[in-house]
Parts: sequence; structure tokens; C-alpha cells
Amino acid sequence: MEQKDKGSRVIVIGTGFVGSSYAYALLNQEVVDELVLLDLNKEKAEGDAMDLNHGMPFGSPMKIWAGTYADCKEADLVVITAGANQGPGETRLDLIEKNAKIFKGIVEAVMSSGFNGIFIIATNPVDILSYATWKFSGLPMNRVIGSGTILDTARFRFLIGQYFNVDSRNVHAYIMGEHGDTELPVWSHADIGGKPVLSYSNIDMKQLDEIFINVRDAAYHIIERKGATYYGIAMGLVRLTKAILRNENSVLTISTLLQGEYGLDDVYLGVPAIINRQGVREILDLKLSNEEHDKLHHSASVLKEATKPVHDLLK
Ligand SMILES: NC(=O)C1=CN([C@@H]2O[C@H](COP(=O)(O)OP(=O)(O)OC[C@H]3O[C@@H](n4cnc5c(N)ncnc54)[C@H](O)[C@@H]3O)[C@@H](O)[C@H]2O)C=CC1
Ligand SMILES: CC(=O)C(=O)O
Repeated sequence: MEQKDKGSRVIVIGTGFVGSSYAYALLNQEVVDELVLLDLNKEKAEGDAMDLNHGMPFGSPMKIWAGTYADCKEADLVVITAGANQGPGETRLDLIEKNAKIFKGIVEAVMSSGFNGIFIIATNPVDILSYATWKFSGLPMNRVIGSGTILDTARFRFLIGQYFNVDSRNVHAYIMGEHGDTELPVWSHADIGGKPVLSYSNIDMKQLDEIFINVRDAAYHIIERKGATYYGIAMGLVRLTKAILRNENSVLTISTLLQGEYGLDDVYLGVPAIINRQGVREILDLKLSNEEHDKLHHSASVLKEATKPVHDLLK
């Protein structure tokens, strides 16, 4: 185990498409001081560490190495991107049996190191595996954060921006619920620079529905074409990393434990929340339309049903 010098340390567990893209984006955005890569395939992690280190003269100094679970003791963040990804036509929920078992082993190994930081989970089904990590780790819920609908919300803002020909950074709109097939668009709180999207006189609801369907099905469309998605989520994970390590108090749609918000409890799902150095500072409990409320509750019930394999592992 390398001793921590100073500054922030992030551990990435699973240096496949998502983990290595996240590592590359972290290096380019100069976010952390130490980056440790871990994978079941040790050579892959070593190769990635070498390759990333060779970019250092073009960026700014940081320490990158292929490590072990012992390195988690001094870590501020452990980001889990390990496990199976979807094949063409497979849903995220189809991955639960395989990935829940993988997670039990990983989270136990991280906790055995003495880790006392924050987990970020990206592996699918992300909401259920975030819940599993919270249970397996015994950490407070604010320190176990799933990437949730951070990517779906980015896709939504991008497509709304294209439709209205406006910079997507000026589009405020959320996708909530499962990061998956039962997610929902929150049109009642979507605005462009403060002007509600639904107040535009020239909008065509059919086209707005198509925007949402393209968001919901984006992963299927990309997986059909290139086998996996990774750049978008990698940038979303960096955004979340910055919000935490720089104590930004930023509003991001992440997966977190609901404890009464939206009339739901004992489920992790995507909601807007304020993120800072403590992790989840506060969930924004928005007033949804009746239709949105019902869809969110449907999404929660599908997730709860699909959580059974995790409960079996906790027995
Ligand atoms: N939350 C989100 O928005 C997104 C989530 N994902 C999910 O991220 C996950 C990873 O996807 P990819 O990187 O494309 O997969 P990948 O197959 O390229 O990488 C997975 C890596 O995990 C490693 N691994 C497996 N078991 C391990 C263990 N026990 N310990 C350490 N490493 C282990 C593998 O060796 C492999 O390198 C998938 O579940 C995928 O569905 C992907 C894109 C977006
Ligand atoms: C794979 C996945 O979860 C996504 O791209 O949304």
C-alpha cells in the first residue's frame, strides 16, 4: 500500500470501458491528486496505469498506480464500475444476479481495508447496487451515492437543447426514477433559462415524448451500434466527483435512499439532490404532477421487486 501524501485519493474498481474512461476524464480535468486502479484483471489495471501515466507530461502532476484493496484505507472516494454490462437487448435489471454477488465481495474487501470515505456506484442496475452497497458497507446513506439518472438527465438536457436550439447548459430538466426502463421525464420542472418548457406556444407534445423515448432508450441504441456506453457516464462521474471533493453543493440527479421523500422509503432511485463533501446533503422533494408522481411510484415498486437477490445475499 502506498502512503497517502496529501490531497484527494480516488480508487476506481473495474477498469473496463467505464472505469478507464472515467480515469482518463479525471486526468484531463485535473480533479484529484491520487488515482488508484483496481480490476480482477490485474494486467488491465496495470496497463491502464502505465498508459495514463504516459499522458502526464501533457497534463498536470498526479499519482496514478494499479493498486490493491489496502489502498482504499486512505481513499476519499471509491468508485465502483466493475461487473457485467448489458449485451444487445438485455435490460439493466437482467444484470442483478451476477453483479450483486460481485458487489458483495468488492464492498466487503473495501470495508476490510478500514475505508471511511464515500462510495460512488455506476455498475448496473445502479439503483439496486447502490442500495446493496449501502447495506453491505454499513455506511450512512449520505456516503453511498449511485450515479442514478445523472447520465439520463444529461441526455435529456442535450436533446431539449437541440430541439430548442439552446445551449444544453441553460436547460434545467430532470429525469427521475430508475436508471432504466421505468424512468420518467419531469416536464413540470423543465425550463430554459427560467422559462418553463411547457409554456412555449409552439411545442409539439408528440415531439417532446420522442425526446424522452430517445433518452430512455439511448443505452440500447448505443449498445446496438458499439457494444457499450462509456464517455457520457465517465463525464457524469467526474462531475459528481468534483461536486463531492470540492464541496460544491451542486444539484445533481443521483441515486440515493428515499426515507419519506416523494412518499417513498427503503429504495434507492434517481432524484435531484444537493451534493457536497458529506455526499448527499439534501434531497430536493419537488412537487410533481399527478402523472409524474404515479410514474415515480411505479418505478420504485419495480426496483423494490428487483432487489430480492440483494436481500437473499443479506440473509
Ligand atoms: N450508470 C450508468 O449510467 C452506466 C453504467 N454502466 C455500467 O457499468 C458497468 C461496467 O461497464 P463496462 O465498463 O462497459 O464493462 P467492462 O466489461 O468493460 O468492465 C467491467 C470490468 O469489471 C471488472 N471486474 C469484474 N468483476 C470484478 C471484480 N470482482 N473486481 C474487480 N473488477 C472486476 C472486469 O475485469 C472488467 O474490466 C456495467 O454494469 C454497465 O452496465 C455503463 C454505462 C453507463
Ligand atoms: C449502459 C447504461 O446504463 C447507459 O448508457 O445508460
